[in-house]
Amino acid sequence: MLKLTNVTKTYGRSWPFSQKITPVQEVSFSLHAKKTTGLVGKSGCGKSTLARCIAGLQPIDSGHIVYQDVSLNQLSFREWLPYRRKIQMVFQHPDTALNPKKKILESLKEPFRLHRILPEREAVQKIRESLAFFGLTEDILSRYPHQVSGGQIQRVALLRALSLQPELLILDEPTSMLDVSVQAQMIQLLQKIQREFSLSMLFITHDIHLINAISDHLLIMKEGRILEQGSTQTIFSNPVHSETKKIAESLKIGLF
Ligand SMILES: Nc1ncnc2c1ncn2[C@@H]1O[C@H](COP(=O)(O)OP(=O)(O)OP(=O)(O)O)[C@@H](O)[C@H]1O
Repeated sequence: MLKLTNVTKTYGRSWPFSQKITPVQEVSFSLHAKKTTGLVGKSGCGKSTLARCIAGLQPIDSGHIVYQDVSLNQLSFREWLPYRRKIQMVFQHPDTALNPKKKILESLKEPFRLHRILPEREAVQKIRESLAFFGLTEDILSRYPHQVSGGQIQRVALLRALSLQPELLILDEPTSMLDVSVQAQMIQLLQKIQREFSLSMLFITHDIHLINAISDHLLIMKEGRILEQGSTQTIFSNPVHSETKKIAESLKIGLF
């Protein structure tokens, strides 16, 4: 469904810090339709940059990102719009997920308006009907983001992303800023989403136990490159690279 070929992304630093860094280097992989793929690697190895490039939030320097036979990186902003609906991303920081100046209902209505999915009254009805699935209640709709918890904001962010009925959901460490007890509830919600929504997920996390629990496939990233890829079971039972061996070992002894 999504195929990356030799994707490279460089950040240029302006004078006097003129060195460039290339957090994504010639990355190639395919995502499997309706499966969850975990993207694992040390902090700073380029996972979020890669995710933002796939979601169209950052341009790439070279290579191809092909989604359903369309080369996304060659599209204009306007041509990209339908793909923004199909490829949704939920970010790590709950405090940047929603506009702090808008009540939560307004933020939830926005995608319906932007993508002209439903008239306002029907959109609100749909939002109300969806709340329970995401473990939310009506009273949250009239609050501002600073009046609710980080866990609730991530639930709202998931509701908003899924209200667009995306085909690919990219989750960039959606649980890492949450308390451990809240993380467990979020994981249950993510597993429920896996069961109920027929979508593909690209899941970025440092939590190797979570990756093991919810990913069908794995991409192991190091210093901007994909070191190893394959089914989660194969990679953890037969790791090839030393980096992957360390991760597989930490899973056995409960570290990472
Ligand atoms: N907008 C930017 N401009 C310049 N450099 C950036 C930018 N965003 C990220 N970087 C750098 O690119 C490298 C990769 O960052 P990235 O956030 O993609 O890594 P990551 O694997 O997601 O890390 P983490 O797990 O800590 O979130 C880092 O060295 C980072 O400092």
